[in-house]
Amino acid sequence: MSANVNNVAVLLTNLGTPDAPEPSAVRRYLAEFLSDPRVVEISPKIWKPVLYGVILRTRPAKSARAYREIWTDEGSPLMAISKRQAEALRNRYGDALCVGLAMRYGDASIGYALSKMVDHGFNRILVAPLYPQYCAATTASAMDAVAAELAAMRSQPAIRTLPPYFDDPLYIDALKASLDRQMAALDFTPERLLLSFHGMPERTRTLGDPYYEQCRATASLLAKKFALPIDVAFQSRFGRARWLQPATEAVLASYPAQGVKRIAIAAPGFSADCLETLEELGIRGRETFLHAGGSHFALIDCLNDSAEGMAMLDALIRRELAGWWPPA
Ligand SMILES: C=CC1=C(C)c2cc3[nH]c(cc4nc(cc5[nH]c(cc1n2)c(C)c5CCC(=O)O)C(CCC(=O)O)=C4C)c(C)c3C=C
Ligand SMILES: [Fe+2]
Ligand SMILES: [Fe+2]
Repeated sequence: MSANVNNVAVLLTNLGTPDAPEPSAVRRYLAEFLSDPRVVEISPKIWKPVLYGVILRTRPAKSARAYREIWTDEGSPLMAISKRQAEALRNRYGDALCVGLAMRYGDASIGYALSKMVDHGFNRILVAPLYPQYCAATTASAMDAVAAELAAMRSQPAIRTLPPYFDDPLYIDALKASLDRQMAALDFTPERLLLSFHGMPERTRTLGDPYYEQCRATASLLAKKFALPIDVAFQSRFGRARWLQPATEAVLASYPAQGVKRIAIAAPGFSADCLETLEELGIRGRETFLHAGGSHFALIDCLNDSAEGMAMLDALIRRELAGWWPPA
């Protein structure tokens, strides 16, 4: 890493993932993730005993088994794909623009990456949380980590942030192109496209988080571009509270009885395939649908480091860097 002529850098961020598919590594990761007050909005006095006394005793072993199902030679898919995304941008920009990658939880922390950039002389930094839809549990949490690092600096860099891009034509068109390409390659014709977004507690929406409306807006904009009927559902429920409805699992289980036997499912809220897409949808979701009487099920890849996905990220970054980069 060495500062370019304008001292401009881009820091891609995503959620983070365990460093091994083992209960001890998953426990470390979950302890950090689930201690974030942006993720679990329950008073620490009540939550900490539940987290340490119940959840961190049982969930790591179960989640580690799920991670093992999807682990690759390059490690966790989320980390491997995120690294490929950063590398693809580096290949585009060469020495002209520095691209870093950081994770909110686990290895490669946001604070460390930011402090290294500043140490190397970068003083204009675009932070790009790769969440198309804003959610306080993800986007705001990433920015909290940025703010915490800045709070410890005497000489701070100028910071820009990538706004949510849920309705951006660049994103909608990239999704459309990726869906068209992948659906054309299937050996069956889906009767329905299910868009599954990560859920969050319903209460968070009532309190003003715009996530639900942004997911719905993405789906409506996409639906206008397809003749195929599109449904929306929310996955990955955690805890006992009511989460956004309808639940992906329930929708999958209900399709065959409605005569919908051939489906494609996509997860446009995830920039990179991960446990929630590959295991929850691709393995468990598939089983749910087929056991209910479905005949054909296809999981569509996330944008990942596809040509469509990288062209979109490049265009978003260039737009947000206007006036900073490229140098006049
Ligand atoms: C894409 C947006 C995401 C939102 C919104 C989100 C909210 C949210 N998540 C949890 C709890 C868990 N999520 C877990 C995994 C996970 N979540 C996202 C993204 C969003 N989460 C991703 C990309 C991943 C996958 C990470 C990977 O390693 O591949 C997990 C951990 C896995 C498990 O044990 O099931 C938990 C727990 C809450 C509570 C929440 C909203 C408040
Ligand atoms: Fe999550
Ligand atoms: Fe999950």
